[in-house]
Amino acid sequence: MSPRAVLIGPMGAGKTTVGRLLAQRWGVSVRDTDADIEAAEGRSVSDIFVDSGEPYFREREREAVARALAEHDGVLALGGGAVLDPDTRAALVGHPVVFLRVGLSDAASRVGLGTSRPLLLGNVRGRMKQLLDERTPIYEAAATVAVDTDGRTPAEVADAVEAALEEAR
Ligand SMILES: Nc1ncnc2c1ncn2[C@@H]1O[C@H](COP(=O)(O)OP(=O)(O)OP(=O)(O)O)[C@@H](O)[C@H]1O
Ligand SMILES: O=C(O)C1=C[C@@H](O)[C@@H](O)[C@H](O)C1
Ligand SMILES: [Mg+2]
Repeated sequence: MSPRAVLIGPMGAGKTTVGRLLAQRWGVSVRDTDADIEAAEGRSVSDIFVDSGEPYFREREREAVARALAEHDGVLALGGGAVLDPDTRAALVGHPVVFLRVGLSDAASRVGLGTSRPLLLGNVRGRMKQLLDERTPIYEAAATVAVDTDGRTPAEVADAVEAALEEAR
């Protein structure tokens, strides 16, 4: 069993939003590893980071991704940092992995100033820029196809994902 598409990319790329849209179009279900971890732990990602630390979250995330890849045949949205884990990157090989690209300006305005993203606390633009610089090469390397999202609506991004996957087949 393999997901129809695995969405990766930074916070604010639209993985959850575009994942829902694609799943609707394809008549499949969507699964989100952040939501899986929150359900299993009975607390928010933010609370897990604060109370148990990021390394604990990353371990739960590695397990959640492995389980979802094995069990889910719909659309799978990963947490923004999931591909930092080498085991996760190895597990993604052979799956249709879509990198949703986003620039600093659109990413920062999409995530806003909310406190639900622990890695951005205190300085959204500064932290986001650092994460984009560090992680963009990792997303590119892990992806089968990459789709630009800047200035596009979620529906336009979903169109572009469908076209890119079709072309890669
Ligand atoms: N293409 C887009 N254009 C404008 N707004 C968007 C777009 N995609 C997503 N958004 C909005 O940006 C916010 C973040 O989107 P979303 O939660 O889907 O991102 P994500 O990639 O899942 O982030 P995270 O890694 O934090 O879970 C949401 O409010 C969503 O409505
Ligand atoms: O980019 C990241 O490292 C994260 C993204 C979110 O999806 C959550 O998984 C968490 O806030 C960490
Ligand atoms: Mg999300």
